[in-house]
Amino acid sequence: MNTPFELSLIAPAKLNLFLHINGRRDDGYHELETLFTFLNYGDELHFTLTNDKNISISGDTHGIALTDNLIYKAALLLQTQCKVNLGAKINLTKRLPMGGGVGGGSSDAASTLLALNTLWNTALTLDELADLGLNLGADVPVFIKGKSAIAHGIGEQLEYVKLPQKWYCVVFPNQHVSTAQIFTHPDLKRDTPKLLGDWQQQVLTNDCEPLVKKLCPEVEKTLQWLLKYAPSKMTGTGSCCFVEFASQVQAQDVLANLPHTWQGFIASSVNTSPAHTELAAIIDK
Ligand SMILES: C[C@@](CO)(OP(=O)(O)O)[C@H](O)COP(=O)(O)OP(=O)(O)OC[C@H]1O[C@@H](n2ccc(N)nc2=O)[C@H](O)[C@@H]1O
Ligand SMILES: Nc1ncnc2c1ncn2[C@@H]1O[C@H](COP(=O)(O)OP(=O)(O)O)[C@@H](O)[C@H]1O
Repeated sequence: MNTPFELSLIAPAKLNLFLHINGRRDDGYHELETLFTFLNYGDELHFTLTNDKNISISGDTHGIALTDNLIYKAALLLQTQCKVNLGAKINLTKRLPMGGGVGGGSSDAASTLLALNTLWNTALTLDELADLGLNLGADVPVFIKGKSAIAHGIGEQLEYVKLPQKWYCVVFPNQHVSTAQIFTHPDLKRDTPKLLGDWQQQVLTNDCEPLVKKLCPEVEKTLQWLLKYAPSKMTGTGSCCFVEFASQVQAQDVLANLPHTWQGFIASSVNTSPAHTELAAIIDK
């Protein structure tokens, strides 16, 4: 492969198909068991190489200051770690709701590390990139590794699983939920025992859901509304809720009836992150 001068990469959404909290560590982080699937829907990032060390972001930055943006933090981390003398112009098309539990910020950070590792020719392995990404967020490693998985630890120890392809209708009830607020709340359930035996034979829930429903009535309403179509669940620490179907038309039908106060999208799940599929196609050229 000739090192490209520019490239585009999706930053896909994730869903937590279940999320158990097993305990709290001394540093405040929580021990989790959670099943991650990737969706073929997400933000779009375009990277152009520059010969100075400047890192800039244009597009849908939604008022996030440059130095707070996880895209910038990821780029700076790789640049510093690998002593890179190049820079990048990065354009963001934001499709994923922020604070929605679909991992947009973490996915943007992961796709930035994956793309710049190629453009800057830093040649870190996925393990090295995942270790680096963990400094930016507990969810970043799963996006770097790019395979559906049950995550253990704080979300960084990954047990890969193959999941059947499904269609999802994901609804954002127009309320942002802060992950930190949920994880510091005294009422959060933190004592679910670790999974024993075959997880596919068990009833699996999201331990954050009861608390978020209490704090955020719109999430409760969304889950209730979705129940008309299929069993509804919340992803991560919310606020997005989803229903699962075997076919696209069923998911499309829910979206078509969505109340105007909420936003939604449909997408199919994939066992390999679409960022990895896109990157492999670029590298193979
Ligand atoms: C809960 C999950 C489930 O996938 O997703 P989201 O709902 O945020 O998308 C993630 O673990 C979120 O990962 P991420 O958003 O990268 O978390 P971080 O930036 O590292 O941490 C945000 C906040 O959550 C807390 N946190 C995060 C992960 C974890 N296992 N235990 C925690 O207590 C941290 O202490 C911090 O206050
Ligand atoms: N590129 C980015 N995209 C989204 N959020 C970002 C980004 N950079 C920083 N953030 C911050 O991270 C917070 C959590 O974002 P996000 O990952 O979308 O939520 P969640 O973890 O609930 O899926 C946002 O509220 C925002 O302040």
